[in-house]
Amino acid sequence: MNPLLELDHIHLAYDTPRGLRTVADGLCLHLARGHIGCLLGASGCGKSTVLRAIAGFEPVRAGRILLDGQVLSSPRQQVAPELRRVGMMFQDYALFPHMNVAANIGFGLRRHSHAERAARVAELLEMVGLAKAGDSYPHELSGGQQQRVALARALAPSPELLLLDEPFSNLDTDTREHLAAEVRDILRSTGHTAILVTHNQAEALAIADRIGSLSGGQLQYWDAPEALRRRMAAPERLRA
Ligand SMILES: Nc1ncnc2c1ncn2[C@@H]1O[C@H](COP(=O)(O)OP(=O)(O)OP(=O)(O)O)[C@@H](O)[C@H]1O
Repeated sequence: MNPLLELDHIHLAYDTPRGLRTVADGLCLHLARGHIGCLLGASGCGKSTVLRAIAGFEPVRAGRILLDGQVLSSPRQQVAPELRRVGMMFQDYALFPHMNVAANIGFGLRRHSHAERAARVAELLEMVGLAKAGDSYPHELSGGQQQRVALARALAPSPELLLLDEPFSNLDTDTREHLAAEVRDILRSTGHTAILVTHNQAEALAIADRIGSLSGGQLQYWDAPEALRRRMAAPERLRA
């Protein structure tokens, strides 16, 4: 079966005053529809840059990014971010403070009729367990609740792929674990495909279908959690 997302030998780099800073160097990755992939790696290894390239905010200098077989990025072609059907959710929630929760969630649905938008917003509020919070403003909610609103807003336009960049890192440990499990259950039950960036290996093992570690511009592995657990349990000399 074809993967929903395919990174085919992508090369990503920034022009800096000190020359080209290469972040991805022939990076390959396949993610099946309905799967959750996790990118781990040291700070500065390029995890966010890879997500930004998938979302269309960074060009690829070589290679291709494909979604459902369609080329989104190549050196000759760059589909605009708003046409990619890719949603994003960040660690800082990025909610609009002057809009209530319902308006925040409905923001990406401006082309829908008023009735359609209201129905979709109600469905999403229910899905993230905030059915009564539509009239509240972001500052009236806890961090975990705000992040659930951010999830609902990212899912509102029914993206093919959801990108989550350290979405739980601003939360305390209890909320973080609870919300991570909740987000996993929501994504699984709705059949969404997602890529999550995290520093937290335990979180990756709890959420993901595939886990990879980015280092030196490439993925060091791209394994199912069980395979990664087995490898971690093996003596160091036997680890691939
Ligand atoms: N706009 C930019 N211009 C130049 N260099 C950049 C730019 N954005 C990021 N970088 C550099 O590219 C590298 C990868 O950054 P990126 O933010 O993708 O890493 P990361 O793995 O997501 O880090 P963290 O885990 O700390 O968020 C870093 O060395 C960073 O300094």
